[in-house]
Amino acid sequence: MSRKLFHSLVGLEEAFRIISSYYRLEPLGVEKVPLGEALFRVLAQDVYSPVDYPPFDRSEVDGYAVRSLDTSWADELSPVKLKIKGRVEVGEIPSLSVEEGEAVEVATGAMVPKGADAVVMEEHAKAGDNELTVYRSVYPGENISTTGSDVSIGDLVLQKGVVLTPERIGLLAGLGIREVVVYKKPRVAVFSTGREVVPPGSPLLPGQVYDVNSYLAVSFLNSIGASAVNLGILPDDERTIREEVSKAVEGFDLVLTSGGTSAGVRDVVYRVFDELGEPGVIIHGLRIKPGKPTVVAVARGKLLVGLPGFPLSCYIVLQKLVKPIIYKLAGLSSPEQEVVKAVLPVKIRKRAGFTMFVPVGLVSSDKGFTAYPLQSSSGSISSLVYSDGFVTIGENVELVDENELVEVELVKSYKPSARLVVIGSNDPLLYRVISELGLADKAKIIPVGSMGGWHAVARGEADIAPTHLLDEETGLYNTPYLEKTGLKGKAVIVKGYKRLIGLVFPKGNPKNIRGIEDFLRSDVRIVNRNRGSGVRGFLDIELKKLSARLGIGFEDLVKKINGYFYEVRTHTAVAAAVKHGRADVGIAVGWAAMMYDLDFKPLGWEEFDFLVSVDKLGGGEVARFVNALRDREFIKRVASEFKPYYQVTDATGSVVY
Ligand SMILES: Nc1nc2c(c(=O)[nH]1)N[C@H]1C(S)=C(S)[C@@H](COP(=O)(O)OP(=O)(O)OC[C@H]3O[C@@H](n4cnc5c(N)ncnc54)[C@H](O)[C@@H]3O)O[C@H]1N2
Ligand code: MOO
Repeated sequence: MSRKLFHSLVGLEEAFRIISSYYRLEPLGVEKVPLGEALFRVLAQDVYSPVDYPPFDRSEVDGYAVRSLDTSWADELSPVKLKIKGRVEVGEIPSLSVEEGEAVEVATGAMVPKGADAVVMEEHAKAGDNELTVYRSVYPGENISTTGSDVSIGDLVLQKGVVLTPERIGLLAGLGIREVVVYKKPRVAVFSTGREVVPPGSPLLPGQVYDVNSYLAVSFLNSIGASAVNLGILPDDERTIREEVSKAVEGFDLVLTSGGTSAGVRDVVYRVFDELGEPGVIIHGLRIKPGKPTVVAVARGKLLVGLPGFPLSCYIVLQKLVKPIIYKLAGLSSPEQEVVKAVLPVKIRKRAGFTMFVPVGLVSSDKGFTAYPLQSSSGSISSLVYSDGFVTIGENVELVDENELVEVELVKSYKPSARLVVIGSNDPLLYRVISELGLADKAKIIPVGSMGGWHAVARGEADIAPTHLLDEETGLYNTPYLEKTGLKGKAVIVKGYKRLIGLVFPKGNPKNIRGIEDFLRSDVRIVNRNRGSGVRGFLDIELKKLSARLGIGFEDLVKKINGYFYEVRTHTAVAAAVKHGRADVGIAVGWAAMMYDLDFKPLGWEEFDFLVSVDKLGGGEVARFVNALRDREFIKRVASEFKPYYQVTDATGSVVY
């Protein structure tokens, strides 16, 4: 088996040039569809109105059709009297005409009888026996929509290339159009590859992951106008892959696979694509990150794209490469990504030579937008949801500095008016409270860790920052940092609740770990948390006590701990590391142990609080949130779901200045 290396990576623009030199990026044909099935299809022909709209002179009100001249000078004091000649119902052709001194009663939507040029509203007249008293004059044309005044026969009403939205479909229906000619949807076959990839719903064995990409790709493609079908996971066997891909090439316009694109010897996508027909692989590798190991091939007149296996990489390639292709094939003009300018709160470094896309969460303040980079790797799936868009860092840029202005390409519609902006640590009870307050879809949550939340409050960008920072000097949670960060007076700590933290180890405690002192054992490997996290602070305090007791320096002590430098970023990552045997023990909150079905030995309570800037405390959703914490009945009820790992205290909801 030959090993394929990335020879020449190409930039995105170059990629489109190469693709269009082998494959016509044009609509794939047209078809006629009934109007009722035309939603979000792309119109392939200009539409000229076949009729006038309204189709006849139509009364806009309930009232009396008159000759406007007859009502001249009529007012409350000198009303005009007219003879009521009869009535016209909606849908009826009037047999009457209005002559001088006459009126005909009409309903809203009824045809206006000949002779009349205005309609007096019912409220401005009084009907007696065959006689109408008119208290207000009407001008010619008043309360009548004349034939074709909205749309005239022959008007160009919709141009080809537009998407048939509900509004456009309404217009077409009004013009009596029953069928429309639209571009054919690009038919896309989607496969995942990888022997470790299993479909959601099946049991997950060690080393396996659930298939994200085929679901992500199919739903993404269908949301942008393709007709994509999930053909499942291909086995890791070259012959089967060849057969399945070959079949798909016959039945679809485009074939997408994910995974198996990088340089590993077992990666066969490249070979299969290359041997399927001429010209075979035309691109192997993009100068973008994430998304580098993308393969593009043309065979038997069809286009094939091998997406990277990492979900975020896969998503970026869908956005940046596949979407513009689908647009062209679907008859749409190039996608216009909405862009906002935003300030970057932290610096980003990278190597030159490739374009980097950084997923960000956006918050708005009176100074404009700030784009918080989500700490995510190419394998992240949470960043798919938490990101509003991404910042593009150009090929030759190596540093974007703190507070620099960048452009954020929005990947979903951004709601600038989030009712509650939560930046900082994350916590399931907090999320339950937010949803109980009816803010599940109205709060903006950007999980960047406790310290990140403090920065966001200092910058005026977070309404509340969930935090659980332990101060080593005082042994207190959160409050000492008001002084340390210079936020005292500008922000307060609203006390939250306590979370039980403890040792997390496999069921039955096979290594018989009884406490932190066992971390020193040579047969024990631990998983640690990142610096700045509450649990890391907790462990270091305990280790300092231990080092004093044992008479060993702290630095020397931690060197003896197998795994001390193995850091993960979340409680659940600690539990996962233990669950999957990468560590024998770690420290995490109890519910993480529960979620992973691990044993748990409590060590203490950590305090999970909320940093709030003083000027936000008094009103809006922040006040509602704080009041909810103070509402004992409410908070106890919500917290009871998380028993015994959470504790609401007398201090919950109180403010520390
Ligand atoms: N020696 C090198 N190794 C890697 C390179 C490289 O240039 N040289 N590139 C890295 C980059 S960048 C990426 S991105 C990945 C992409 O690799 P593949 O496209 O071959 O993908 P896999 O190896 O099959 O999977 C990567 C990763 O993603 C998981 N995965 C795969 N499919 C799915 C799916 N459908 N749903 C969820 N997760 C999926 C898979 O289990 C792996 O963890 O290669 C680097 N390596
Ligand atoms: O370029 Mo790969 O796509 O990040 O992780």
